[in-house]
Amino acid sequence: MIQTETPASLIMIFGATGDLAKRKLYPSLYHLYRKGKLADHFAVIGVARRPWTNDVLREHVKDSVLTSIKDAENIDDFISHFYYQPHDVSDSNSYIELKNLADELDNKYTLQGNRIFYLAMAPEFFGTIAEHLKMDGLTNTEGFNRLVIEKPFGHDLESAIQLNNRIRNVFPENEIYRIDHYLGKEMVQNIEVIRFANAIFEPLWNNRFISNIQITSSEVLGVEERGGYYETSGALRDMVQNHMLQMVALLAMEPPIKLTPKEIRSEKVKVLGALRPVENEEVPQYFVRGQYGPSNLNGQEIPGYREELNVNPDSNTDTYVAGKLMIDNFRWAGVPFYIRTGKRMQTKSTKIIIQFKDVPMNLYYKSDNQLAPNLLVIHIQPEEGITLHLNAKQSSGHSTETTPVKLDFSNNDIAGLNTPEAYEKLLHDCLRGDATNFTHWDEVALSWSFVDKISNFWENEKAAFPNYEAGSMGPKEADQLLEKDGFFWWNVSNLE
Ligand SMILES: NC(=O)C1=CN([C@@H]2O[C@H](COP(=O)(O)OP(=O)(O)OC[C@H]3O[C@@H](n4cnc5c(N)ncnc54)[C@H](OP(=O)(O)O)[C@@H]3O)[C@@H](O)[C@H]2O)C=CC1
Ligand SMILES: O=C1O[C@H](COP(=O)(O)O)[C@@H](O)[C@H](O)[C@H]1O
Repeated sequence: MIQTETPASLIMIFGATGDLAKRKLYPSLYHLYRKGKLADHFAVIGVARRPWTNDVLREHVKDSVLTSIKDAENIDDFISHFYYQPHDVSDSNSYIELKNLADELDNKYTLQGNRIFYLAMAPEFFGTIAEHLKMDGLTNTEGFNRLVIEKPFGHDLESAIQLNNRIRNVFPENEIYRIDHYLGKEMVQNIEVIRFANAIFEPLWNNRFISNIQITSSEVLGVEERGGYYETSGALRDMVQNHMLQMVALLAMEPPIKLTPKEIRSEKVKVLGALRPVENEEVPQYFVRGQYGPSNLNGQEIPGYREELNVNPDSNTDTYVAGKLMIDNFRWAGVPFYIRTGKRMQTKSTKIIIQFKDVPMNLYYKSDNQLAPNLLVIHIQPEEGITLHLNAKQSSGHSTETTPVKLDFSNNDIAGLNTPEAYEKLLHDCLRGDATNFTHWDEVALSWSFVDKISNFWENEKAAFPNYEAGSMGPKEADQLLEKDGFFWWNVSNLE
């Protein structure tokens, strides 16, 4: 049952000394604490190998919070709820010590046996930890036991099934919270509201009125210190299998009969099941991959992907993917969904552009006055908002002269780079037992089976990498993907 008030709980973070915990989880927990959204009764146990003490963890948490929030009120009270337990994930004794500490904190803070196990560690440990939690009695409490799992959830469908089977032996599906932090972003959550709470959009939201949909998620940063992980992943597994397909599902799904996790997920699953599979030699018609090469940007030398730390100098890994997705159902037949994502691109931007079909007959057309298509732009990040591009009469011109105009809504008070807030929302949802914005196993499985066909084809072909310069918008083949359908990528840098 979804609770409106946050219940008392013990949160165990496996990987408490790691990057994700420091950059995202601690600031998010602090935000919840400051907004009064963490119950008075809460405790956090940080778990990792290094021999830290409670005090070392508390200072680490304080630093992490103060990095992003300068006026962190009551920070000392907040960190006093944190405890540290050195741990070896494959050793039962470690779990017994952890259980003793958990039971002690349960009594001290009256936590009613409610436990959240957040696995912020390398995915090869997920199965082992879940099994030990059960075997060594940590889940044996009166309250709820929820498992939060970070990405990647498997490397392909087969490994995802194996991982899922191991986890499902211990936790029922409704207690598994698979994180996709894009689902915690304000404007991603807004997709449903824009669609289903506005009478003007839903009647047009189909293949009769929409010509194509474009989703761009571009990053300026390269792989930084994550070369080791990224070499096994690439952009297709890192971004497309999860975040990009989740946005496609939200844009394309039918209205759910109720706004419950079950009904929403069931509609998303139908979209993922209707994605036209891209088989072997069809892959180049539908997908383009890229890898950034070095460049000189404003006098600064930017290394190519193959020069990054822990990257094979002959790497075949994609740092960019563009694709054309077709959804074979009544609503979307014939409407391409174009997606693109990449590292070391020109701009950090996630935008969704819904391009409407032209009016049936253009009364206002003149050779020097071409009508612009109507666009609905959903700005996910860094700006947050919606813009509707229309045509209006040019002021002081003739009644046949048109000019593009924009209706804007900007949500900019809700933070700039919004990943901490995304984690904040998702942690809060998990505490309240609301799994709507987490991915169900059926979605994960369908996404992998779509993506596996593409990655299998690519793995057997040596790519002509590098094929785009750091700081550009990707390889030229990605432009051709749209040009052959008579479209072009809208420029996300100057599209307001
Ligand atoms: N960082 C990010 O921005 C993102 C990360 N993720 C995912 O989050 C997870 C964690 O990533 P990240 O924080 O970057 O990784 P890090 O490498 O920074 O941290 C890994 C953590 O695991 C601990 N650890 C490693 N081996 C063991 C072990 N045998 N027993 C106990 N603890 C161990 C490490 O602690 P110690 O060394 O002290 O043992 C450390 O706390 C991964 O699944 C990643 O894919 C997902 C999205 C974004
Ligand atoms: O999951 C991931 O997402 C980030 C991009 O997230 P954003 O919120 O900044 O858009 C990406 O950099 C990372 O490689 C990937 O693992």
